Amino acid sequence: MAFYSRVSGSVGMITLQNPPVNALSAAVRQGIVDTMHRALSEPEVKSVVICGQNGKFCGGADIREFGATMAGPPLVPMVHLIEAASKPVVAAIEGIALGGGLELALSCHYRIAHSKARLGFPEVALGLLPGAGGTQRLPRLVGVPAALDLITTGRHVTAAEARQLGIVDEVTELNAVDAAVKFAQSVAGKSLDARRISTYPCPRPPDLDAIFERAMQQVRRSSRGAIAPGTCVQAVHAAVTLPYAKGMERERELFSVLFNSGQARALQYYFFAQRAVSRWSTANGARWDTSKPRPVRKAAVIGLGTMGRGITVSLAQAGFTVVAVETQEKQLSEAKQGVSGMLERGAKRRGVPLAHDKIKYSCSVQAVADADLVIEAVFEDMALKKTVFQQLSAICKPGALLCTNTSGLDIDELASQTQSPELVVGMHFFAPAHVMQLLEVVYGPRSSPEAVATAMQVGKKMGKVSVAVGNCRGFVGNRMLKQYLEQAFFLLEEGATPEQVDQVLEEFGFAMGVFKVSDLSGLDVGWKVRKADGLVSPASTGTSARIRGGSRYSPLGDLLCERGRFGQKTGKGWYQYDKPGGRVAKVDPWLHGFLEDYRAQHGLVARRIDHQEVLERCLYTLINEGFQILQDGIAAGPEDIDVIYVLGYGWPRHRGGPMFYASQVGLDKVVERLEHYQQIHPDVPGLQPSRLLRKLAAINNPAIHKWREVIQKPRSQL
Ligand SMILES: C[C@H](O)[C@H](C)C(=O)SCCNC(=O)CCNC(=O)[C@H](O)C(C)(C)COP(=O)([O-])OP(=O)([O-])OC[C@H]1O[C@@H](n2cnc3c(N)ncnc32)[C@H](O)[C@@H]1OP(=O)([O-])[O-]
Repeated sequence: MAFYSRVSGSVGMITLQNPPVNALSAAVRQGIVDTMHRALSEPEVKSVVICGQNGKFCGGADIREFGATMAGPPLVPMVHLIEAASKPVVAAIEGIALGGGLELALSCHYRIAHSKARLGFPEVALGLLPGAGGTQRLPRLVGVPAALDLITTGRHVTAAEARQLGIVDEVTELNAVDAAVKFAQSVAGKSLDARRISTYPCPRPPDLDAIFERAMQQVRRSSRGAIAPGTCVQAVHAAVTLPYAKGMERERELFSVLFNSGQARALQYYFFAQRAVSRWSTANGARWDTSKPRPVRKAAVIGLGTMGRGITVSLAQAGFTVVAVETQEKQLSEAKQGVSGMLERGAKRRGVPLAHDKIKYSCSVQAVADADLVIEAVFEDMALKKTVFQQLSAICKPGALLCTNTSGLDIDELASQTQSPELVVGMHFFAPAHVMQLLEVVYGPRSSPEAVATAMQVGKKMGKVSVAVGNCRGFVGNRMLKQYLEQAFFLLEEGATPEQVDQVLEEFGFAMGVFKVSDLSGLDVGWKVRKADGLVSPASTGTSARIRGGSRYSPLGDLLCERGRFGQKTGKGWYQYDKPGGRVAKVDPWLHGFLEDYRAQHGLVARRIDHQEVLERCLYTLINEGFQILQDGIAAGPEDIDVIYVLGYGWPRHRGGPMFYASQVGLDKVVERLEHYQQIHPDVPGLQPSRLLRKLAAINNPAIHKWREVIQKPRSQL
């Protein structure tokens, strides 16, 4: 709702009240309309101030209402009521003015912002566009290029930049509401003709067509199939080419196209999914709201390779005191240089103070004795990690958390090397660790709720989106990836090429296809894991070469590694690069020849494989493993898996995530297609639909937010 009061005798104060971000729910909109009419009707009131409760102006339309039938007064007439007002209306912007919140402010005649406020049009991140006049008013106020930038990127601007752009009239370090009241008194009775933005002519810079052409090219390059950015460009174009009223009609048309699109539903699902994962729970009943984290001031990192350095930087930037340990002198000095460089670049990019003084380097593990939390990031070898955990258990102070950055080894096996297995959890960062937002917090059967809560909180403080997952081979992300990779290899055996498979996945929305990603991360990484799992064998011909444990296996990746083709780092992998470390993938005729020889050797006949088969086999097996993970209780809900895949594996956000995508495709369709391929490939267990998937498909594809009810049923009933 919106609360009305009178201040300083002549100023009507309208306060939005809808915690936590004063979103424009039906009740708030009704409140604004009612209180505006009251302020305009009271003769003593000479001017009006609109502000938000709790130091936040407004977070925009209430996204929770998007799924429901529209109630209450619509937004557009509400902003028109304010702009047309006969008394000056001043927006007092504290905290945030985003989306519909900024549109509300732009309908006011003046805007006063606190210096710490952030303003912006993030609708594009929800698959939408500013639908209450933002695409028509902003270009009139700040010009076309700036409006295109803010609306197509959705980025938040500081109050200082908003002042510079002309969005706000004043920025104050003091209380913005008090400043707005004083300002409102100072403009009472003044003409408002020049303050109604919708009446402004829209600037037409000479190179207008070039500006829009560039903007459209830019969004096509960066949107990877998302439709909202391009539609935003069209809406701003209407502001330049049409009179305001016609432009508003065009904005409304384009808005409803987006609002009813699957992409908007996927992005809004993802908005809430990324917030839901912070309300974590574990398979043995520990929960976010009943588990108290331990205080962590001093952290330590053991092993300063690529991951260790990134983790050290991220901890220091988050304000932790860090002890960084590398037992080899030479590697230690190289690591120091690497970390300093990353800190300097980070400080410059984010305009924050350098955190050099936060880090102490040492060659001795002893140096971590008084750390509250230690993250082991040594070479991905179980024997080596066990030794480190034995050392840490002997050295560290009682109660210190011992964490490992392993990307898939058994957490509980490492915990058994210590005296306090309840204090052992996995903190699986993603490369580069100081950039990637995702953190898998992996709990073992003996990890205590406090240990999980502490790791989750440290992750949040590092600016990570932390997802709590159970201990199993590959955890969630890599376990599902195994199925995806396996199908990609099988498709090559059956006639596809790496570039064909990658093109299908990139058209789906992945930044890079599976084979380009494999070349980037290095084929030898997977090879080492397959060796550790006993999958790599010398036999190169005959059936045994392509069977492991009774199931189909493709040695293609192993054979490339045996030839030293590790990808970008060796200049050759699934593609060729101009030199070792090259980044631009080029189709490699050698690999086509190698695949033909391989098929001939194994009596395989290449066949034409279409787009649909590539997509279904790669994505549906990954999704199926996701259901198996939910069934096993390794992830608590579909949101956990979707956030992991969007933030850690490049799943296109406008597709919501693998589990949301499955709910859009239809679970019965996913089951039917998996069974179709399983009939053709009975020796591929990953094509066997999981019980949970079958169960949900059988009960008419319940909406994704209903899956947890089914998942939480006792396993025997699944
Ligand atoms: C016509 C018009 O043009 C169109 C159509 C629109 O206007 S479309 C809407 C455009 N507006 C947006 O895109 C802004 C979206 N929100 C944010 O970017 C951030 O929330 C934030 C404002 C920068 C605060 O970040 P935070 O980190 O401090 O807290 P939080 O954890 O994120 O959020 C705290 C709690 O508030 C909830 N919440 C935040 N914004 C919300 C919103 N607009 N509607 C409903 N709930 C919202 C959120 O789910 C969480 O709930 P819970 O999990 O606690 O139950």
